[in-house]
Amino acid sequence: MFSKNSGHYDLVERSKMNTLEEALRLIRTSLNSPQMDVEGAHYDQNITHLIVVMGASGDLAKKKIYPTLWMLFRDKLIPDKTFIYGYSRSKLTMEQLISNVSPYLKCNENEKERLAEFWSYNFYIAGSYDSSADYRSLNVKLSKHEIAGISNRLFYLAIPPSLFEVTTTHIHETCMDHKGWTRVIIEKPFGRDAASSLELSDHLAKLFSEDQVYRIDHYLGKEMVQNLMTLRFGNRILNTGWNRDNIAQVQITFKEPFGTEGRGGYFDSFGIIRDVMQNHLLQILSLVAMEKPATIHPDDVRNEKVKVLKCIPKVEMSDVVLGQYVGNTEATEEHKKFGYSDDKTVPSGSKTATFASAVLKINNERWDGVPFILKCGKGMCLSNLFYKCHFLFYFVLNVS
Ligand SMILES: NC(=O)C1=CN([C@@H]2O[C@H](COP(=O)(O)OP(=O)(O)OC[C@H]3O[C@@H](n4cnc5c(N)ncnc54)[C@H](OP(=O)(O)O)[C@@H]3O)[C@@H](O)[C@H]2O)C=CC1
Ligand SMILES: O=C1O[C@H](COP(=O)(O)O)[C@@H](O)[C@H](O)[C@H]1O
Repeated sequence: MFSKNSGHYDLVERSKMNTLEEALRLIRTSLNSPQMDVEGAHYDQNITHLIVVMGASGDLAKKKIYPTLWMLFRDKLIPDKTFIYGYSRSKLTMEQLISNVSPYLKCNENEKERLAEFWSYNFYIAGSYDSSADYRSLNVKLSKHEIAGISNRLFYLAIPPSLFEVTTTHIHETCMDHKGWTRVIIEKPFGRDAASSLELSDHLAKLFSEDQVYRIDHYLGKEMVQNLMTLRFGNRILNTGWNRDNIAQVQITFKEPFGTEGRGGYFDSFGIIRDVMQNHLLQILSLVAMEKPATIHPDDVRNEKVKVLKCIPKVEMSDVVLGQYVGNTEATEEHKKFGYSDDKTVPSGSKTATFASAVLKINNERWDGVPFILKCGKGMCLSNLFYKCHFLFYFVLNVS
């Protein structure tokens, strides 16, 4: 998650992280540092913190959010009095939620007790995204954890983007009468196109201040992506040759060996370009191609990314290949036998692309004439995200 205040430990500090313990120590210190001492960023042990996972029955919740919350809890990186509420329409019991999430939780034998403790801070409520009454019930439950009506509340929108507006409207109307801060985490894609993205931003701006809204791209949290700036700007050999004179082409590739697996409700109306290429792959492209930012403050990094993105001309259809995965009847693994259209959550006859490849150009002095080839696909044979530069020598960095 990136806010204005998150550039607090610099590249030198990060390079000292030899052990996990050392890394955790630095994170704990930074959470209590004076730079974090602004509303909402401070790690306050005395206040009740309430995290609401909207879309708790879904793929993102089970694969990423609950496993991350567990690790934060395990490593004591969230305040002690933090309660987590899952919210979605499915009528799940806590046992069912735990069983959905468990395959994705990493837990050693000696952490079992701590895991049971983690679950004791978790609750689940079934409710609609558009029912005031359901949000009122949620608010009543949340309020019960507060002392003197004080809590900090974080709403994580792990739901299809088509529900962002209705959900935030209800959160704003019903769940913000407490004392303490409220934050909303919004997942990509932020709209379907420039117009709907602007509409969403305008909608959010009417309900929340910019400091309350966190737009997330989880690829920015991947270690190899985080290390890209150090790799480029801290390495004189790479840094001096990182340009059109030495690099023939750049490939950024995302391949997933599995398909949508019940996520058609979200995926089918967005497709692979909006799901992965427009956000994750473009973020990587910007980090690979941007000029060195003045500092590592998020605003400076963002400004450099924007500059490079502005140099990319409109992509022509003749530079794009689209496809949809089909089942392999001869596959030995059961899930590989099914194509995209066999997923019951996918509308029949769907033409949504699950594979896309596009060639982008960057019209600036550094990259003029170097093709940036972005490829992404679900239901592919290999699982990997990597970027390759055809350099003086050939090199591939694996991001996943
Ligand atoms: N899956 C992932 O790995 C990642 C996903 N994301 C983002 O997270 C968001 C959610 O993705 P993901 O969890 O994969 O999606 P899912 O398809 O799993 O949807 C999440 C939940 O939303 C509800 N839902 C789904 N479709 C509809 C619908 N048409 N109308 C109303 N409710 C619906 C369902 O819950 P219920 O029916 O119980 O209410 C579902 O469990 C997206 O914006 C995606 O871009 C971001 C990074 C990674
Ligand atoms: O944002 C998304 O990312 C996941 C892949 O994430 P990873 O960290 O497991 O590589 C992808 O499956 C999903 O479709 C997309 O919404």
